[in-house]
Amino acid sequence: LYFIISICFNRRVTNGGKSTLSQFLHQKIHNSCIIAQDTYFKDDFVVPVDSNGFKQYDTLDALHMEEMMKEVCSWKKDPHEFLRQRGLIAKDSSTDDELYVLIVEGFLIFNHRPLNEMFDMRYFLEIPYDVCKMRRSMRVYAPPDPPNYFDGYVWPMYLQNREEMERITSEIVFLDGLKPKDEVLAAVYEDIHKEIARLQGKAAS
Ligand SMILES: Nc1ncnc2c1ncn2[C@@H]1O[C@H](COP(=O)(O)OP(=O)(O)OP(=O)(O)O)[C@@H](O)[C@H]1O
Ligand SMILES: NC(=O)c1ccc[n+]([C@@H]2O[C@H](CO)[C@@H](O)[C@H]2O)c1
Repeated sequence: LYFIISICFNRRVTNGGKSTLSQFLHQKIHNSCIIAQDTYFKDDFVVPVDSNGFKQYDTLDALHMEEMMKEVCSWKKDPHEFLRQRGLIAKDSSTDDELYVLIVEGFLIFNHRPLNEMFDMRYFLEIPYDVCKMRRSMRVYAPPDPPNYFDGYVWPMYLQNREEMERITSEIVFLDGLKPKDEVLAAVYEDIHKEIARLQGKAAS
């Protein structure tokens, strides 16, 4: 018998701590794996430029969402096989009464309806404008952000995408990305651990 919970982390703007949190949970949770939205960006030459000359990277159109959906569906269909193919599970491990956890992380995962509908728990890491701008300025993307990209494109898109997300999604737990890392990680882990125990209790009865 399999019980499946998908957990996703979304922080619209970069550097809120999604990857940090996802890696931590993956290490702590048995039979878990991560699917990260950032690995589905389209090639730069197909991403269009807007009227201000900015590459439109912060929209679902810049991502291969069908491929990402395929991966999530393939995990859902047979999580044991999914983990086995990626070398994340011992060959002879039992498949009975196992609980598999998929961690989906990304900056636009709640805006894609079919994906959003698959999630059992939703977390959204928030950081304010100035902290986000500062953390983003220390990162180098491929291609790197051109001058004024954050104020002229990334932040306005964040506000727009966030508004859309709140229109289509409820049951999101908002997390304060300014809190000390250990505090955020521990709180989310405790929450998920409780849900896992509840599901395993159900399986036993
Ligand atoms: N709670 C926190 N407090 C302070 N710094 C943090 C916190 N969480 C993460 N960081 C730091 O912020 C930076 C970005 O974190 P991380 O890569 O996890 O963000 P992200 O949301 O996955 O960003 P991106 O989507 O751009 O990859 C890292 O240097 C990380 O160590
Ligand atoms: N190909 C990439 O990974 C890429 C290229 C250009 C910009 N980005 C930025 O990544 C963030 C999401 O993590 C978005 O804000 C993109 O602008 C990513």
